[in-house]
Amino acid sequence: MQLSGKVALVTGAAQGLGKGCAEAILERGAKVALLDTNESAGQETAADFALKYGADRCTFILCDVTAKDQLEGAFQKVVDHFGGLDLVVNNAGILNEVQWEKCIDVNLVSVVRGCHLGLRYMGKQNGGNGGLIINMSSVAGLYAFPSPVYATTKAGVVGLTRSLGMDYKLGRDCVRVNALCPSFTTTAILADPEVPEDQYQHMKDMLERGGGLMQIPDVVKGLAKLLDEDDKNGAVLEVTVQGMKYHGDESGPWDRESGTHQPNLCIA
Ligand SMILES: NC(=O)c1ccc[n+]([C@@H]2O[C@H](COP(=O)([O-])OP(=O)(O)OC[C@H]3O[C@@H](n4cnc5c(N)ncnc54)[C@H](O)[C@@H]3O)[C@@H](O)[C@H]2O)c1
Ligand SMILES: CCCCC[C@H](O)/C=C/C=C\C=C\C=C\[C@@H](O)[C@@H](O)CCCC(=O)O
Repeated sequence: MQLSGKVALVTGAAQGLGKGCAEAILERGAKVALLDTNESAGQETAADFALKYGADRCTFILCDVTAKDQLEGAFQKVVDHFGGLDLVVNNAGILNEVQWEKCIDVNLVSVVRGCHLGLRYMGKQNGGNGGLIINMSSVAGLYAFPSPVYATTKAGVVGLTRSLGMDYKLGRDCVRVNALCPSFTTTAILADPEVPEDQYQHMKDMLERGGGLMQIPDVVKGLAKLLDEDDKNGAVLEVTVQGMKYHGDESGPWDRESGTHQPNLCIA
């Protein structure tokens, strides 16, 4: 996707992977709205970006993605402020197996809502110009992971992405929907996960066996790949210290015999 002059909305963008993704999008010439509940970090990041990329290209919007009205209001503000919307990165997430309903709300329910809003504002059938949605899942959504509710939310995001990325939907909306699945990356989420001790110990072990931590720029390379590969729709990209690979290209039973898929009818 060519991003010069386009408009992006990134949730959970005050810090961590969301901030890294937002900066990569700015570097490619787009304007970016940063949504987050962390007002001080969000304002600081926006001020930083304004200095580097221009005050007219970045704005912070205080938004709890789990509050339906706030998320809807934030999408409307972005369109009012920048005059359109072309790219949504549904990134905000937490790991909390104690307050597990909250984990589902932030990581899955809000991503469903973010996708619906993205389609509402970018979908051609609604008067939009088409666009791209990138959902932040995790390797925990692809393989067994010691925190089951977190893993469920991330697997849910994979299923959501694949299904919204079906060709017949693209034909109508011209909005591609893809997911990024990183492994352990150095951000604040690792510092203090609200998980029982056995889960924590098991994660430490997995981290060691998996080859260690990635850094934010490693994951941003995955975002860049999804931005560059305009033919990808419903794609799920695993990003680990071992490299990147797409997941789940196998045909379902309905396509297995012919080995064919319906061609995309329209590329945004
Ligand atoms: N760091 C990793 O190892 C890793 C690996 C795979 C996937 N992820 C996913 O990447 C995403 C970003 O996480 P991160 O690692 O950058 O962690 P992080 O804690 O640094 O960043 C998460 C951001 O989301 C914001 N946020 C949390 N709840 C919110 C809400 N209700 N509304 C709006 N904003 C909210 C936080 O304030 C924070 O700025 C998450 O979805 C996470 O699950 C992280
Ligand atoms: C195999 C799947 C990895 C997916 C990562 C997942 O999306 C996010 C996980 C969030 C929190 C995990 C916390 C893990 C903590 C411990 O492993 C701890 O040892 C991390 C240490 C970090 C460090 O700086 O050394």
